[in-house]
Amino acid sequence: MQKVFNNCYDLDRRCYEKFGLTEDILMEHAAEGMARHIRDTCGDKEQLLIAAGPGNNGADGITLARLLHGDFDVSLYLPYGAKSAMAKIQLERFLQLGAEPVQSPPLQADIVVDTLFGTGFAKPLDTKGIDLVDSFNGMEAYKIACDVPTGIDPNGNPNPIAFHADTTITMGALKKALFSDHAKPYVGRIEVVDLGISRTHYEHHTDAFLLTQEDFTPPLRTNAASHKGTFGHLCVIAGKKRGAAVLCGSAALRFGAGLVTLISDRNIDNLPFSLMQSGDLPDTTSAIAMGMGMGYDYDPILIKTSIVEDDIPILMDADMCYVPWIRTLLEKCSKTVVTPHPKEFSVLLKTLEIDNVTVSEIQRDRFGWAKRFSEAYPKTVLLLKGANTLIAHEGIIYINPLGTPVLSQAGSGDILSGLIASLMAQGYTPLNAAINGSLAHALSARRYKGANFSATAEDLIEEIRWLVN
Ligand SMILES: NC(=O)C1=CN([C@@H]2O[C@H](COP(=O)(O)OP(=O)(O)OC[C@H]3O[C@@H](n4cnc5c(N)ncnc54)[C@H](OP(=O)(O)O)[C@@H]3O)[C@@H](O)[C@H]2O)[C@@H](O)CC1
Ligand SMILES: Nc1ncnc2c1ncn2[C@@H]1O[C@H](COP(=O)(O)OP(=O)(O)O)[C@@H](O)[C@H]1O
Repeated sequence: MQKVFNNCYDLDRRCYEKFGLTEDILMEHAAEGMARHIRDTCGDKEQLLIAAGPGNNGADGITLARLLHGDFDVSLYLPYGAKSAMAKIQLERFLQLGAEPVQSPPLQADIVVDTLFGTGFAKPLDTKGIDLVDSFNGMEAYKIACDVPTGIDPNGNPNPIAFHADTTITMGALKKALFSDHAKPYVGRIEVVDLGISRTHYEHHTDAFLLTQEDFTPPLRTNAASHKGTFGHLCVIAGKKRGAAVLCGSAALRFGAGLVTLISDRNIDNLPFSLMQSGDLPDTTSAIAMGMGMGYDYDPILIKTSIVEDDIPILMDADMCYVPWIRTLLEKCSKTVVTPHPKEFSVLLKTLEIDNVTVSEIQRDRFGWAKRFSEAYPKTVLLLKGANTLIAHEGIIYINPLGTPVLSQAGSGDILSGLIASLMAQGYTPLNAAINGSLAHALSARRYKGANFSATAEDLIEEIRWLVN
């Protein structure tokens, strides 16, 4: 898990005050980090275009130009001049090499480094900025963004145009803006550069964490004297669209639940042999999944009562966001996970009378809305689906950036529900179940070997069998 921050201004200030470092030292390390990356990944003497803005993001770029001048064919372009104090100092140093910024950017380069605007990007790009970013995006070059790609605002929302980086080298620590859904197509690979002290010292407390593959702890069986009951009994409520419950149950079995039963008031034909069915909740139920394909008018009154009385761990997805009685379950049960996609989340916020917001308002501030929900319902774990999935609990947000477009197909959400509910049935805490279920979901998509448009829900369930860490 890595820490993620709104921005690094406070952390920089702490460096000056607590560790006696200067802005100059931090900037030298920022540029040295980019130079190291370029020396390690690109050949000598390649044509390097550095577009530097007027502030300290631009100052990083001017510093980089000084570091690489002589080893690379460097064109430093300053479309807005150098305005911040550090940008002026760095430009003076660059000029001392006998070098000059170029008056216009070359039409082609091997490497383009975007140091136009970083965390200080505060107003819409002007025509000059739009044309420049557009021309950089059109170049066949290796593209590096310094700190944050130009055009991505502090909430991670792109201007009508933003720099498309292959790699974003970000300074000091990770920023939330890099992990919005809207920013995902622009940031490319993300690397963090230390600024004169290790991240352990640079980083302070935060409310957001990035999940990595190393955080994955699958339910490996270590008890040789186990039996099926050792690994829990998941019940999936099957409503109108029974296929959704079948996918959920199949994924849950594949991820280690000892028993999985579909609960339905009617007989379900052609169930896979490994899934059981029942009209009532068995006494051995250790977790429940409901909402996927359920329908909005389903009211399992008896089941609801048992869930509340026995405080059974429960995962709620999809149609559960539309039913008013979700509120009772969220308020009365102590182990709940809710897994909406943005449209369902907008409905859920309304159903729970938290707020009335559109999907696009949610997508523009996913961190803010996830945090608001988790503060209103501190017992519940929220998993907000998306290109970068957010998991929120007690105001802390965990980001899973590992999902891919392989997952963009019907049934993928049902599988996610099955994975999380399976772990809840096996005794994981709701938070650990959400984190590990979400990682398993993304990792199975990454393992899939076919073309990225071709995976079916069944293919993804097959991949789960290989998920050992
Ligand atoms: N502090 C340190 O020690 C370290 C700092 N570091 C680096 O500093 C970066 C932050 O620097 P920063 O705060 O100067 O902000 P930055 O991103 O350069 O933008 C501000 C400038 O852009 C301008 N401007 C903004 N939007 C605009 C637009 N649309 N169109 C036109 N102009 C626009 C704005 O103009 P103004 O609004 O003032 O008129 C101002 O001139 C950070 O991302 C990292 O790279 C690292 O080296 C680590 C150490
Ligand atoms: N481009 C993508 N990148 C990462 N994850 C994705 C992408 N597209 C879809 N997903 C994931 O796939 C799942 C889709 O869930 P959902 O929309 O509920 O599907 P369904 O209801 O059809 O099963 C979510 O977990 C979402 O995060």
